[in-house]
Amino acid sequence: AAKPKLHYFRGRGRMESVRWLLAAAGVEFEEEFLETREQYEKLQKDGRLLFGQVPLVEIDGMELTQTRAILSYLAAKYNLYGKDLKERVRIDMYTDGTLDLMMMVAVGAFKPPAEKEETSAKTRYFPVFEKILKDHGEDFLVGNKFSWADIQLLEAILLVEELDASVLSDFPLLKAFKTRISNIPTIKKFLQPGSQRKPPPDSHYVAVVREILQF
Ligand SMILES: CCCCC[C@H]1O[C@@H](O)C[C@@H]1SC[C@H](NC(=O)CC[C@H](N)C(=O)O)C(=O)NCC(=O)O
Repeated sequence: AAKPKLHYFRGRGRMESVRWLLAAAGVEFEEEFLETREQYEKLQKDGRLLFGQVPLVEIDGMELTQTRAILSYLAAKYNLYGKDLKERVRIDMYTDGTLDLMMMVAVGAFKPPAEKEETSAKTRYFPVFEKILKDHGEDFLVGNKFSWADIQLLEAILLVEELDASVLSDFPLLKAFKTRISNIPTIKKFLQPGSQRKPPPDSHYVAVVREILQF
């Protein structure tokens, strides 16, 4: 079968969680990088962007947009979505939380340095996941099986640590979780240099996105 094809800027943004999920599932994927306004306008003109927006993922003969819809489809497809409805809704709750946190941090690259985004990680999000790990008492967040929720929490931890390396100092269970999940072979490989993981946003990335989206 054809490899999934991801259409987005050459950066993290909203597509990075899709790259993480595919990599963790051991699925190879191709990328088409939007570098110019013309490329973006062509996707729009060709009617490939439902709401005129990227991320766009070509998979299984479909053209998917809307990040959460894409992630949800991939989690179900690669059996990373729990064993039943009750586990799936917990995974949805947890991943909505980590996605909110990551979007806050990511948009920070496009705003003047105002309130420290990592504060909400320390005060709102990470205490919740520390408690989940404590109460659940398993290696993984949901059931006792690796899921989309684990992948995305690790992505969020590493993202916030780029802003504040000591952010886990008050969260021993999250520290152990980070080590455990980082050592899963497919994730370990994705964390090595040369993988399709994208670097933190820099001024060039911000300038290209602004140029393409004209904002
Ligand atoms: C997360 C921040 C990283 C970089 C900036 C991105 O965040 C957004 O502010 C812009 C980009 S992402 C690009 C942006 N895409 C979205 O906002 C998608 C939102 C959608 N709900 C999703 O989840 O996929 C875009 O195509 N905009 C064109 C325009 O709406 O006409």
